[in-house]
Amino acid sequence: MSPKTLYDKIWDEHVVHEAEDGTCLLYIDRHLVHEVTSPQAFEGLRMAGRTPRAPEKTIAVPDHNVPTDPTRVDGIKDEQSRIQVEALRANAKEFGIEMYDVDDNRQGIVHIIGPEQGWTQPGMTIVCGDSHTATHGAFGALAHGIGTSEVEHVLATQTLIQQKSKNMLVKVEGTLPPGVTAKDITLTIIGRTGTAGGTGHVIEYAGSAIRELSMEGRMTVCNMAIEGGARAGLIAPDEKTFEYVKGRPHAPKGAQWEMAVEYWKSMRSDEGAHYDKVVEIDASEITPVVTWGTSPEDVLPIDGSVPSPEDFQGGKVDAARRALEYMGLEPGTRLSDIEIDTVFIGSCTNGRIEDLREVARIMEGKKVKDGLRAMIVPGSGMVRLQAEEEGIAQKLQDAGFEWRMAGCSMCLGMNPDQLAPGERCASTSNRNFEGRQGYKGRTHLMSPAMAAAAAITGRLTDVRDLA
Ligand SMILES: CC(C)[C@H](C(=O)O)[C@@H](O)C(=O)O
Ligand code: SF4
Repeated sequence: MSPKTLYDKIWDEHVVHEAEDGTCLLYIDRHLVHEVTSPQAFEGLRMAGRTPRAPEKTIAVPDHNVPTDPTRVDGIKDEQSRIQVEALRANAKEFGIEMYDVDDNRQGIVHIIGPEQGWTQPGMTIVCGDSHTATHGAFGALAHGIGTSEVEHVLATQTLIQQKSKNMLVKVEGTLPPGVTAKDITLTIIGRTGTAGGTGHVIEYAGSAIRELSMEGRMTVCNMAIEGGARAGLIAPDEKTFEYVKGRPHAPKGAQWEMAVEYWKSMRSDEGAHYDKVVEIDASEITPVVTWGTSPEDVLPIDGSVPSPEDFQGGKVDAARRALEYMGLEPGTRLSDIEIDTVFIGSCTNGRIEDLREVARIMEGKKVKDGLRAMIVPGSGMVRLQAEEEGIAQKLQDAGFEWRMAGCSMCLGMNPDQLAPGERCASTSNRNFEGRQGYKGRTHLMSPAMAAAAAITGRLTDVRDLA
């Protein structure tokens, strides 16, 4: 038998039927639904007189539109949000799907709650009507976003019609320098490969720097596989993965646990497996980075300067010109001289407990600069609780941060947390598109440590320069 990649193995384990042209019907182990991409899917199901094939394999959670204002538990005041959350609630009830509602501590960003509840496990196929489903790939699962009609298909049949992608390997070997985090790895990869570098591929992240990352760091890396153009990103499971899953509410128990771990151990690429594309990165050369433009590939080390359109070639020249205009930046300006108005710490990229601990560590004995708006939005109610128990929440509030309820929040302008036109934000999220965080808002992507450093100085700042 020829050697297989991890992706090949998960794929082969899930093929229910293969058509002559290679199109496959794939079994889906886990399905997550949120309020934005599920209403039409449920409506389609209803119209067709169908019911979910396996409702126990789906979890529903509102995250995108929910306000993060602590008073929301008394009833959502924002009309639009209320309608969408109520629709999800009604659909979950009608079709027998478990839902983590806004007054439930398990509520949070869909890609944060899956791993947190042990719902996400190695070797599984996991889908959600949301592009950042790739996050779950950190557990060695094949996880990707699907469209609304596919959400309906999965609800009705627990399968998905799929064409297989190609295999891509991104290998990050070596030791990360101090102050460099998982976010810097993933942004650096996209800076190198571009937003189309992974098109048509599933990326497997490997190498000693990836293995060294915590599970949360691995989730940050896989989360942005999608910004690198890939269908999904994944990392082979190891002891760290098993340890993370163990004991969580949906994790296998007793004898089932032993059997599961045995199986999970086989979920790794074979020696000599073929990759259609290979990218190698030396971890020791990665530095803290920020984005300067309106595409996640517009990445530069923080000690650099705003580029000039002439530094680029082809279509990117005009794109860069437009990005600089939108971002209100002059070529040659030092990145560390760029002043910001807002700091957003949260999202499915960096809204987990380790991210908050890191921010708290950097803020030790420091304050958010006067006049800045700085908010921390835990990725889930569980993260929020944990941070409160550890005393981090209080410390962060004392340092000047707003402490919010869980949700997507300012990662995208679909809820009341938005930038005002022209405002500039140091953000730990994953997309810096025009208007992403609010109409005419300007986004600089970076790690939680770098966002904390920016909160202290009021400008983009190299976290390594802080005393
Ligand atoms: C709203 C949703 C469909 C969207 C996605 O698929 O990614 C959102 O989560 C995002 O991050 O832009
Ligand atoms: S936190 Fe942002 S990227 Fe993640 S699912 Fe929500 S909107 Fe999408």
